[in-house]
Amino acid sequence: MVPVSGFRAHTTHVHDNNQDLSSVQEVSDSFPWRLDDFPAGVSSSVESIPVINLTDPDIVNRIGHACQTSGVFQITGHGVPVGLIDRLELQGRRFFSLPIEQKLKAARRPGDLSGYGQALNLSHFEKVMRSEGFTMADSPANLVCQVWPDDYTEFCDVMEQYKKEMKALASKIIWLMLSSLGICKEDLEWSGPNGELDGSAVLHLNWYPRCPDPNQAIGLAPHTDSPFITILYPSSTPGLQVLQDHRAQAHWLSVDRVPGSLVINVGDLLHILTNGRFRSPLHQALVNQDKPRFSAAFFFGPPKDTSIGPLIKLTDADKGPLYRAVKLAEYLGLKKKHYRDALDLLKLT
Ligand SMILES: C=C1C[C@]23C[C@@]1(O)CC[C@H]2[C@@]12CCC[C@@](C)(C(=O)O1)[C@H]2[C@@H]3C(=O)O
Ligand SMILES: O=C(O)CCC(=O)C(=O)O
Ligand SMILES: [Fe+2]
Repeated sequence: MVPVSGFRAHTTHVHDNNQDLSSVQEVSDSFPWRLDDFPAGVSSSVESIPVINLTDPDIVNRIGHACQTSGVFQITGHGVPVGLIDRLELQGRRFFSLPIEQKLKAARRPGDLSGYGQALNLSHFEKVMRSEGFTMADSPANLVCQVWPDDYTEFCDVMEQYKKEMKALASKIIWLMLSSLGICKEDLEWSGPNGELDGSAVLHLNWYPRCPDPNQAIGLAPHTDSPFITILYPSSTPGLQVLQDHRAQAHWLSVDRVPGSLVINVGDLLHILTNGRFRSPLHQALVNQDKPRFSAAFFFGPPKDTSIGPLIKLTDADKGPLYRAVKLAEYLGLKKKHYRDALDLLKLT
């Protein structure tokens, strides 16, 4: 794994989980992130994240290649209505633009997955990152009715509809990915008779307040995502970078978004399922000087009681299973505690 200096997985450091980041006018020494660990972000026509149209006749090979090289690609032709994505962004912005006292009415409670606050694992670091998040594992109704007692149904309807679209898209993409490795429905004993993947689905909205000195701050620190795949709506404001290390020199590559596209990321559990064939890429989100940024990440993983280990078909005498099996909740716990070392802890020697 490529070392990222400046990142220390602390045992536990509790900081004010809900400070009002939008009111911070200057970057103080609370934000000493070093952004010089790798050459600065590159964004060129020579090297870019692949853009794959879901109607491409060569879709399986193209997706398979992207998963085995960088672990990230953008999709077009996905069929998610533009109007629904616009409503998602509108409702997200509506929520994050509220005063902090209002947002805290939907605060994540200790031990809960859902609610408003900082990204969960990031409380491991000594320093605060410049982002806020709203996680929804179930219907957000109980949380947002505290925020807008008379006016929360549109928010909930949009989130539920978007999640429904995302679940269908995630199943489709996972099957395209797996079929590139010759995996079929019979190989996944936990899929339904028609290959339905009734997995865990979490919608997580991100908000990156504008930052007077973006070079000294980070929105979301470098991380891999844990579940099978993430479908990210990055919005039209730039910020997402992916670490490219398949060439000799590792560097951050900015994702230049193609209008209408969604970004797909391989997560750690899919890396385990495919016995290391698919890569779960390290990525980060930068902040902007002049405007806040919104993004929405849909995380799709296995059903909560299913243990995920390398598929038998992908192990052989030469390459036995690289990891032990793990359930999503256990893995999220390991990630929370050990952050970037979580995957290594499951390695079989
Ligand atoms: C399903 C999930 C993945 C996630 C933890 C969560 O329960 C909901 C938030 C997700 C997120 C988003 C920001 C980065 C990340 C590492 C974090 O701290 O919270 C991911 C988690 C993950 O993929 O492990
Ligand atoms: O905001 C982004 O572009 C990235 C978000 C992300 O990586 C996440 O939510 O896990
Ligand atoms: Fe992520």
